[in-house]
Amino acid sequence: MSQSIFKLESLLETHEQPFVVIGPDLHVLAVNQAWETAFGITRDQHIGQPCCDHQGNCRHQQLFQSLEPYAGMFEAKGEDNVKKLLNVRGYPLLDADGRLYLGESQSLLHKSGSVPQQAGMVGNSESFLRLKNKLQQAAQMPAPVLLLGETGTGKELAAEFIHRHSQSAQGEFVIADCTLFGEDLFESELFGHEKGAFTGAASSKKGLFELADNGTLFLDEIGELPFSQQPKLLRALESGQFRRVGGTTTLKATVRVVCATHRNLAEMVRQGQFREDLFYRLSVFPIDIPPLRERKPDIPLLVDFFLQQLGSLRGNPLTISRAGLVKLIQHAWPGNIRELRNCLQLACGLSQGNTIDEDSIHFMRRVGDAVEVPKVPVDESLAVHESMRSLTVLEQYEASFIAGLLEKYQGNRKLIAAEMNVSERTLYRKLNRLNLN
Ligand SMILES: Nc1ncnc2c1ncn2[C@@H]1O[C@H](COP(=O)(O)OP(=O)(O)OP(=O)(O)O)[C@@H](O)[C@H]1O
Repeated sequence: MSQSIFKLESLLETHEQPFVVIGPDLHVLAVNQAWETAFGITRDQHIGQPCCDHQGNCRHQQLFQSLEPYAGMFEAKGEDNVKKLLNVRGYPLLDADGRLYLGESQSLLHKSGSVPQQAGMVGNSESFLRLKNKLQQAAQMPAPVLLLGETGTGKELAAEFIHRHSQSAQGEFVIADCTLFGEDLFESELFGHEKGAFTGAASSKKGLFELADNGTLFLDEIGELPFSQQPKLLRALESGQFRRVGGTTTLKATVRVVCATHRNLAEMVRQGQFREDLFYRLSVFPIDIPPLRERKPDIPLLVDFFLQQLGSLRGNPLTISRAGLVKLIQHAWPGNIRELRNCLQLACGLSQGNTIDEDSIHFMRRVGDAVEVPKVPVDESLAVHESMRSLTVLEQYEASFIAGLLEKYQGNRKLIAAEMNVSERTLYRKLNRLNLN
């Protein structure tokens, strides 16, 4: 295994989603701690194993041939040998010597109601307590909830909180990431499909709507849902009825809906980018999640919480110096709680002893803060650009990959979208999300 993979492994630990790195021989080279937790398998057991059950005739092999990133939903087995449904995104990774690897982010699509909540919501500021109160009220009502807030403020955690305090708590909490639904994928992923409905539909499959029956469907990044697909969602929400693609039977599901977005949906409605009827349907109970800079009294508690988690991973308790804590409180946290957690993770890696001092604390700059569009050649994708650090690791890879294409094609979106095998519209959304516009 090359040195670069070791460097990559420590980078992976800053990634909150399960992440796996696969080599060109289609065997697993590295996984992060989030992956071990999600699947209940240790890295020692998994490294060196085949990439998946279909090794050699699979998405991984295809990526090594085409070098094209992919996204979609796939199954994988956990330690209990039970199949789990995953949202995956795969990317080509090149190390400094030009060796090719595959990085795949894998988020579990649903969490069973019987599984205890992994992490509670921490905070005691006035605005946090007001938020918690609103979430509790929302949980008691069947009305759809719209969570509005900047990236990293805890919208997903808030959605899970609503689910666990609602009458649907014993049902599934199903996450539908709308950034993954292109025009083609939406219907079959949300409503399922019958065997033979389209090329590649080898067997029938339940959609996310059906999986969430008697539970909660969390529609994350609802602002990214393609306009053409919005009436289909509206219809299903209004009637609770839907049909699988290629199916003739009308099915019914009782689904509690929570949506989230960092976009200004009302403004999108005004600009004709989001349907007004769907907007009103989804935003019956809108809740603003305040950014971390507006709830600074929560910082010491959050720091304690994350240090406890990091300390138990390292096997010894961690503390922070007073000057270190002051430095954290004074920062503006554009990436919110996610940025705070990543910052502490890096500080913990840089600290010699068990106390984090101010010198080990480094703040990340976002792409949006940089004056220039980052021009990172693809072959330097492991050397993360300074201005990209508060994106997730996965987003950094994606941003550096697309930045390489922007340079190659001098910003011509048609050519870039063609090379990435995505629509120009999808490319546009990605450029916005990664602040590459
Ligand atoms: N109140 C909180 N207490 C503890 N951890 C939190 C809290 N809020 C958020 N986090 C943690 O911060 C990280 C980001 O949270 P989350 O993914 O819910 O944010 P988000 O608003 O959905 O982000 P995005 O819009 O980018 O998807 C997660 O690791 C989450 O566990």
